[in-house]
Amino acid sequence: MSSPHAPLLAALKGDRCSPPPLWLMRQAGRYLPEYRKVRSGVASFLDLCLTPALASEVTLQPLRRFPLDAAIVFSDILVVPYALGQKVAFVEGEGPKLEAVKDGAAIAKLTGENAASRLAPVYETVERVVAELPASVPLIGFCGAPWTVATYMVEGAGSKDQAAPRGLAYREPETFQHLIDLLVETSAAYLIGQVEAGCRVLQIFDSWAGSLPEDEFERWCIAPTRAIVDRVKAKAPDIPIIGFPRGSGPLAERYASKTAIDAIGCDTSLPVGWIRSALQTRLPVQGNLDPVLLAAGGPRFEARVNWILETLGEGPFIFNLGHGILPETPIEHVEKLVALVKNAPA
Ligand SMILES: Cc1c2[nH]c(c1CCC(=O)O)Cc1[nH]c(c(CCC(=O)O)c1C)Cc1[nH]c(c(CCC(=O)O)c1C)Cc1[nH]c(c(C)c1CCC(=O)O)C2
Repeated sequence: MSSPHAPLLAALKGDRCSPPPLWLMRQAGRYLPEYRKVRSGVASFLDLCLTPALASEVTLQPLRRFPLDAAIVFSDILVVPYALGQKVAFVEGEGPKLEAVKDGAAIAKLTGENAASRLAPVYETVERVVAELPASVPLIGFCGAPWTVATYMVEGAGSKDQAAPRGLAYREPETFQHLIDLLVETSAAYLIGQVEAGCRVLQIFDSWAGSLPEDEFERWCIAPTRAIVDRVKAKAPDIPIIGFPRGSGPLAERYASKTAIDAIGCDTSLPVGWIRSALQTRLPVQGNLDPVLLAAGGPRFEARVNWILETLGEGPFIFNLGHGILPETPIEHVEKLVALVKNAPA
């Protein structure tokens, strides 16, 4: 169902678009006063994700302010552990807290049998959003990559170095494999569900891909991502999938060639010249403005936006941040970014 008038879909097919399509990771959220208003009316962040009337409203909020080229479903990567029966809570000022699964016994208690019904509200959100969006603005569905989701499940929270999941993977690879396999199956079904509800693009967030050495990266990032891509492509061959292996450095090249993703999200640490020569020559690229620089604004911000546009604008390119937008980002800086990208010289 691709529309020739949707710049994001054109770029994902490999077209050079001038100006390039633009959307922002975490574009719905706390930097918007209208988001904070909706958020203050619900008891928990998970309730917000699982209440379609509210989740669809906050998905659309950034689109009402800025002429972005995509919407992204308002949800979280941790709805999947919730769907598997793990206790998940978001504590104000502290981030996610989960009842950690530290061993094989705890992992064996997880089950996908209620996943479809627990995730059904997200599909309803998708239906509601798609009904409101013009054909030029595709809705992006997403999930966390198994490795990244497993880090939160095993650690029970966010962590600096992912030591608990890495340790479990080294000591008990078969136990850890069991968790990853469950996440592959559930996440693939979840992505397919989002496509069936109306999403036209998918993104797989592997936020902690950078904490693994190369052999572990092959096993816990590349292989499970490839397994998800294969499952989704078997059902929805025309839906482009963006992979985002944050922090993977030069391993991003191997990720791009082995996972069968259609486009790669590039984090802030990747040099733009390298993105162009090593990645953009083989697939469309997305990124990679530093979200801290967007929050800071000023001449260095503008110079960097232009540098990215000049370096990557010649090939298939989607302008985005290198990681999620920060809550302290002034709205005027986002407006400035939109103006710079939309008025980029052809
Ligand atoms: C690792 C990860 C998570 N969630 C996500 C990732 C991968 C991308 C990344 O690395 O940032 C992805 C995510 N989380 C959220 C979205 C919504 C769609 C969007 O606008 O991009 C998406 C795509 C909403 C959210 N997810 C969360 C919020 C803030 C909660 C609130 O409003 O109280 C939002 C808007 C909470 C969350 N959720 C997560 C953490 C670590 C936190 C706490 C930190 C924080 O507060 O920013 C897990």
